[in-house]
Amino acid sequence: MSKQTLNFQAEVAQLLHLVTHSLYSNKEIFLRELISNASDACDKLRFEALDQASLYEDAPNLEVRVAFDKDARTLTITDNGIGMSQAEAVEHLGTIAKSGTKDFMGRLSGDQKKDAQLIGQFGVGFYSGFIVADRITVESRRAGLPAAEGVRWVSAGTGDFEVETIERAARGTSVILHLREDATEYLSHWKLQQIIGKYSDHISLPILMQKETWDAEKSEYVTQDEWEAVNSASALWTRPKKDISGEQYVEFYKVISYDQEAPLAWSHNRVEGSTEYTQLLYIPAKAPADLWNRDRKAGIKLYVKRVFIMDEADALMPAYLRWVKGVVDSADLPLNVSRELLQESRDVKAIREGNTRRVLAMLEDLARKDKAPETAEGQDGVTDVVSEEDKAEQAQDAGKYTAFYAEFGAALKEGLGEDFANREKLAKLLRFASTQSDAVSVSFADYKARMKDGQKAIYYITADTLAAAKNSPQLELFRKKGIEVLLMTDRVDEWALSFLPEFDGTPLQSVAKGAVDLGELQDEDEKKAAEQAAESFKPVLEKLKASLKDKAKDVRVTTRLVDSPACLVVEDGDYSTQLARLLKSAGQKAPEVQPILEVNAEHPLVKKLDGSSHFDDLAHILFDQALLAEGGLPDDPAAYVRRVNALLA
Ligand SMILES: Nc1ncnc2c1ncn2[C@@H]1O[C@H](COP(=O)(O)OP(=O)(O)OP(=O)(O)O)[C@@H](O)[C@H]1O
Repeated sequence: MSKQTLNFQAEVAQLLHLVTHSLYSNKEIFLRELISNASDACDKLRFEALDQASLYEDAPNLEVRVAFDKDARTLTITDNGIGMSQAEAVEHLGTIAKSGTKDFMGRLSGDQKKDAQLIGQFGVGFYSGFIVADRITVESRRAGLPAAEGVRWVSAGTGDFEVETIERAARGTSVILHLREDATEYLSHWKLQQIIGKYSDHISLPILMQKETWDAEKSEYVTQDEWEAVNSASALWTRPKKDISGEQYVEFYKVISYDQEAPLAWSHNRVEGSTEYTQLLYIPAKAPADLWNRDRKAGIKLYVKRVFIMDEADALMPAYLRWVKGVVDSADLPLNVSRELLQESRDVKAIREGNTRRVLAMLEDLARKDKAPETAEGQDGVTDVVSEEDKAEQAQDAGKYTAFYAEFGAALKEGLGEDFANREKLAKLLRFASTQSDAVSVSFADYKARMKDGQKAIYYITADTLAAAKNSPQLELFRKKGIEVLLMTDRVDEWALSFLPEFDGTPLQSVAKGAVDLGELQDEDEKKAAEQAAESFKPVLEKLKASLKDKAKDVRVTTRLVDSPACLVVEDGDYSTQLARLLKSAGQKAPEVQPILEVNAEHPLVKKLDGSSHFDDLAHILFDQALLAEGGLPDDPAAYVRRVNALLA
């Protein structure tokens, strides 16, 4: 191919402009990005060579070389990975093919600071070279192609680039940065080594630089011909824990997750036994924007004996833990394992279970340390023997579980329906608001410890908002009796709780389902009075049933109300009216559930019913108001307004 000039795809030009302008304050990341590309290219070669060993040609040792030339003002990153053909260079370096990057372009706000953060999350890759270079030359030859089919790609990072055929003996790619005037600092061995140590130490290939020695005569450092590795050149997860600093763990997390914030916790283990693997799992501090997309791929990278196999290995983590990030390196899986094969493998099942156990153990640990350690001695004058070290560790982790739960708690609940084997563990990790705490901090165990003598169930209510839950008429009797009720406002709550009939031997009971039976908590006189009221109220009930026959499955007298005239409940086992609403608004089919209207025979409005000339209107108003009180809307709002107005007039 003779020299050709081609235009960048419009989006590339836009991205380039952004990269060079927004990322200026953190210039040095360009080196991380280019070394990461070089390392990916080597991973790709290793992978393709599994079937075609000849691709290694005469250079089986994969490596990255970083060199600079002060006089020419160039910095060159060379790898002997897969390389690019001419067509690939045009495509990969001239267009943005990745849908993720396109998605990101759509989210740009124009606010430089915010956009810079976004870019950080997505990784800008190759184009970050233009932060420090006013011209980039890429020379490459794809593994397996003849030396005569090399390619040179040159661009100044504006509207276009040039490509031409070159002769290139070495397989792989050289990215040559022609540094800008203000990027002279990168023409220094010390500086480059420092950046590589910071961002790229975990890269599993050797990153080589030419040695420098002090020349006393010249009184300056001189570059030697000999190359030496400037990174540890072993994948982070393959090193012993004691050799890895907290900072290195955090840095590695940022690389694999594109998250700029440090993770909340991590766990690094070598698992031995019938299935052998290494796991390094991280709990992020913030939920990604697409957490609710259940098709979102898991954040686990799979390696087999240190060879990279695939990103997003979703078979290695259950869907409710799709937000966990990390690496699994298996010693047993075949190197040519495909996604389909993964789904069926017994080893993979063992790894998935091992990963799940590990994540839940991390969460249990965070939950245990969530409250800051108490310094005062206990009520009985006895102090726990806690070492200062333990206390310090606990203090460091205080509040992390609360922070975690605010981000990921709702996703965790999906596990109740999905992961039968860990249901009990999951139930212990759940937290709710309650009639005693607006903060989402009450565990089932906390609740049980506060249960009244004679209380037989853990009571809860589901609603759209905390305010709706707190003010729900169904709670009135519980309030009066001082019985705590858990307030659940996550969309998944009702669905998830349907998989949890009890906690630690105590049944869970929705206060909006079934009849209230407070058992021993209700005194006998009250019960008797209610029965009598129901008896004398019977004729009115019959009339109410007739009026509301199209709306209510049944009408009955209740003891659960104190201040309100009526409320709606459903039968045990039926979908609540709230869940039915949710499903409907999500466009899903919900079974038509007719609620039961419960009325408070002591309420003046209800007493007024008997003998009223507006009986039918009052009956419908009672029903519609009960629906409104729990956040629903009357089927026919106009009819409701007409009825109320008729009574007001
Ligand atoms: N050193 C290299 N060797 C071979 N191909 C490369 C090299 N550098 C870049 N490429 C090709 O160019 C493409 C674009 O690179 P770029 O860094 O912009 O994005 P990416 O690596 O796909 O994504 P990201 O860097 O965001 O993870 C790569 O996907 C790869 O195909």
